[in-house]
Amino acid sequence: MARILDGKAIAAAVKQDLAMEIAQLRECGVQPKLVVVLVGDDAASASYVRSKERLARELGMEAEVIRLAADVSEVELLRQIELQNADDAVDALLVQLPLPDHIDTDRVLAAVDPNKDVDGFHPQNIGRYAMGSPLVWPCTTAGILEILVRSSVPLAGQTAVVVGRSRIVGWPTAQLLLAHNATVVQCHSRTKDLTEFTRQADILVVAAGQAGLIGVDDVREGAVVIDVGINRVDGRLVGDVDFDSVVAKAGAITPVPGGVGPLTVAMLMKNTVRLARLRRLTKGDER
Ligand SMILES: Nc1nc2c(c(=O)[nH]1)N[C@@H](CN(C=O)c1ccc(C(=O)N[C@@H](CCC(=O)O)C(=O)O)cc1)CN2
Repeated sequence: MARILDGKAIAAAVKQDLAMEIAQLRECGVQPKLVVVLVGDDAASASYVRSKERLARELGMEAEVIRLAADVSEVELLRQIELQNADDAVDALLVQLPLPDHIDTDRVLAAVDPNKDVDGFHPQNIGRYAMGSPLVWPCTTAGILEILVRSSVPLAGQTAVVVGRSRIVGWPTAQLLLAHNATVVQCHSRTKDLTEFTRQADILVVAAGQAGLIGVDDVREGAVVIDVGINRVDGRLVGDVDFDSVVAKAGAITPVPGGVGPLTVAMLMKNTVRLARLRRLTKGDER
């Protein structure tokens, strides 16, 4: 039976460390500030943004949410981003995804000041993944690393298979695992015979957005399985991995809910603190 990697407990430990770090920063006169831009009224996005605002405040940071109507023009959205870029009090800025179809997501993400890009989605940051040293790794990717490291899962020399190549999770996670010396295979919706690859994985990260994509026959005995999927099936939240069967064969597995998800918000706070430190204390010397 697999060890259950408890994301809630790991996120709680991250938050505890951060609360101390933020208290120390405040003693030096630095109170990190996070700004989140939310466009439209998607219920899930609104709920994630509320968690971000609540946790930032709980940890002693400043947080502001800019709420824009679903039909806001791209020009107005870009103007709002420019205002935050220019505001010296703002350390960290993100635009909640997905955006409505009439807005060019790439243009919007490229408009965020790369030094305030707390999601790590700006092209300049993405370019830095290739060197293994972005200012910050995207929050979910950083959360996956936190789970692996805090659970003492070795990475160097391990075969890691990532299913999915999204900007938010799949692609940066493959880059991060490579930067930690894993042997990385990236699979996606056009991969032929997915099982042939997933069965080789010592570490299997699944971020495809397809409930039940990975079953017991797709997993090697003893593998570490990280399920990033969040799918609603018959009113229930499930991942991309068939947890009930895979738990009996894997060595370790993250549940959904309660696995990677809670780390996404915790790591956003960690990224915010890092950007605040870089901007205010090192004057960017570390960049
Ligand atoms: N700008 C961004 N947009 C989006 C990101 C992101 O990192 N930056 N990630 C996701 C949404 N997301 C945070 O924004 C997020 C997703 C899931 C969770 C989470 O805690 N999930 C829980 C279940 C919660 C539920 O009941 O729905 C879990 O898995 O246990 C937090 C944040 C897309 N957009």
